[in-house]
Amino acid sequence: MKKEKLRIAVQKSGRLFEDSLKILKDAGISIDNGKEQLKASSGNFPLEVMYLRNGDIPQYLRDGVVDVAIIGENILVEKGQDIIRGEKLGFSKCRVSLAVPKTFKYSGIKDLDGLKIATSYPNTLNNYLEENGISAELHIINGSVEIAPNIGLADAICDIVSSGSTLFKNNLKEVEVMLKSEAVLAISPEISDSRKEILEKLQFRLKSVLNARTSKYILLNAPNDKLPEIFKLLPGMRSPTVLPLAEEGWSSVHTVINEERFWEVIDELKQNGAEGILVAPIEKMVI
Ligand SMILES: Nc1ncnc2c1ncn2[C@@H]1O[C@H](COP(=O)(O)OP(=O)(O)OP(=O)(O)O)[C@@H](O)[C@H]1O
Ligand SMILES: O=P(O)(O)OC[C@H]1O[C@H](OP(=O)(O)OP(=O)(O)O)[C@H](O)[C@@H]1O
Ligand SMILES: [Mg+2]
Repeated sequence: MKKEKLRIAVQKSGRLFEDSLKILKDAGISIDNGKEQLKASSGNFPLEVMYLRNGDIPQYLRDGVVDVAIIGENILVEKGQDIIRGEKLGFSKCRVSLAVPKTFKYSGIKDLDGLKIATSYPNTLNNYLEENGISAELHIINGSVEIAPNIGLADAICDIVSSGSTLFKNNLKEVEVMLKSEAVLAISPEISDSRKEILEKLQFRLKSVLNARTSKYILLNAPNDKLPEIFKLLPGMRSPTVLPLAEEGWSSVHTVINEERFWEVIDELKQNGAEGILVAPIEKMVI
């Protein structure tokens, strides 16, 4: 009998492509062929990769042609409300926002009532406008949305914003954040039970990678009488490991900490006598 494989859709080219393959690679899954082939298999995990357009992926998931996908959350909100949302994957972070020309005296969403708005996200925008009791005329375009106000096509736009530099270059300002998005694992409602088992293995691996990416292994030296204060600042996986140093009255403390938390407590650690602080990356973290 042919061994069953989980079919995963990955964006063929574009902003999600590299990070999607990287997270699979970090999860120990090697993919044999280049993307020229549109379909590739893993040699060490029961996975078949299909390279598709991001915007087409919700339909493939809905039809059960693929079991799972790595896709921008914004696309699921726009055209995949029936698709199951899995783990957030921590990359391709952006927002879907409303923007108006810099010269527009914007005081609130009511100012958009009756105006023309250009967008590639008509469903998301319509829902947002409806929730806010606004009616506007939508111009649906697939790309270069930010140019619309400058060529007289629209009064405002609704599109993806990340650094804001595209808005800036087009003399626009962001006035409302409609949703925040990042790459997510999306799961077909049609997935079979046997493929679900493979999916669970994939999710376990992805979680280990994601935990490791946001955590750091830290080592520091501290005088023994300061250890209780230092432990309070360091919520480790269970509790810190403490080893005596050759120098009497001093210990080496090892623990795992969320990177953001580390930067928050670094000054306090030093004030409490911590010295020789080392921060090391973690490759995988199973919890
Ligand atoms: N400037 C950005 N910064 C961060 N993430 C972004 C940015 N632009 C888009 N994204 C995210 O990456 C996803 C893919 O964007 P990209 O522009 O590569 O493809 P696309 O043109 O929307 O789709 P398709 O694959 O159908 O051509 C978007 O759905 C969004 O989630
Ligand atoms: O705030 P910024 O960092 O400038 O990013 C926002 C821009 O990035 C995306 O376009 P992309 O470059 O993906 O081009 P596309 O429209 O061809 O997909 C998006 O549609 C915005 O235009
Ligand atoms: Mg784009």
